[in-house]
Amino acid sequence: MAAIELDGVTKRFGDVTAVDGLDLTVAEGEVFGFLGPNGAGKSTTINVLLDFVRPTEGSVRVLGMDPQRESVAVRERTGVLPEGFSVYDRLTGHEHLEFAIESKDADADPDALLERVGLAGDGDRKAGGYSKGMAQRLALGMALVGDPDLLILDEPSSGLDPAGAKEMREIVREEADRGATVFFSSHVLGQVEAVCDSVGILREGKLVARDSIRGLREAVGTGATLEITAEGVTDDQLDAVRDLDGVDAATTDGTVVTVQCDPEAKTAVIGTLEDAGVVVDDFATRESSLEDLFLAYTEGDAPGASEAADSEVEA
Ligand SMILES: Nc1ncnc2c1ncn2[C@@H]1O[C@H](COP(=O)(O)OP(=O)(O)OP(=O)(O)O)[C@@H](O)[C@H]1O
Repeated sequence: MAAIELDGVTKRFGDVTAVDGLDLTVAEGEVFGFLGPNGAGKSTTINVLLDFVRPTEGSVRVLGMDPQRESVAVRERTGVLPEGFSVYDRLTGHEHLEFAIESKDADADPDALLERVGLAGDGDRKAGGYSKGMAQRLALGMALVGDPDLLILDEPSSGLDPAGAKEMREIVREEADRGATVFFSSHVLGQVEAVCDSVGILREGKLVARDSIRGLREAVGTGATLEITAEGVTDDQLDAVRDLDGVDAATTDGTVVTVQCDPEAKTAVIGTLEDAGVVVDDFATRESSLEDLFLAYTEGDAPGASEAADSEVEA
């Protein structure tokens, strides 16, 4: 059984299509990174999984259940760290956990959870005085209550310092080792890279890539990023570059043109720009990172993106 199954899910808010025909399956026990830029539809998808919003079209199954008809059962078996979690100022960290334990009717020890998320010495303080990172740790502790089968973490590392982000990743791995499925949403690829088995990249409500980290790495391994210093390159000139064989994406910020391409295509890229009248001041090549690939899928024009998504989703 899949832990999460979305089939043709669309969510519209008036004229805005937040999620657009999304097909996505996350296997039981998978640590899945759900990536996409701001406004891509990640939080809306999560809200659909938890029945906080109802899809306009499509069907959803979570842990084999229909969240619309069995929302209580789904939420009992799911631990959620919501985006922008805010604490109850006048309750202590300990009381937050007691509250979470009671609402889930779970048998858990608040002190052990505080210890686990690095708040052992701060449990008796009012959470209103917590720093952003401490509040985020508390939210993670609350999500862990009752050993959920599914953990949904929306931007879990927001507000955490590097040590906190590392501890959070360790906890995610421990949860996965226990058999939990983890659905980890972020717009920062580096955060998911260290912890996720696989990722899906959402862009404008659509899944543009679904692959293992290794698969993405291999895709990146064959490519390079070319950075060309050239002022005022137009859309037409960029389109001419995008049409070249071996070019995955081409973008510009007005002064630097960034092109993801096969190493062999580099000369053609520069030649095409120069033929179109562009004055190339300088250029440099660097190995593509996963971050570049993410940008290619989310901002650029990566033609392989939708093909990759289709083949993985169907597999
Ligand atoms: N309740 C709502 N009413 C109207 N529009 C909404 C609502 N919720 C989300 N949207 C719109 O849907 C789109 C997707 O938003 P969503 O919050 O799902 O994106 P996201 O990927 O989680 O972004 P971020 O990384 O910024 O949190 C955006 O255009 C947003 O403005």
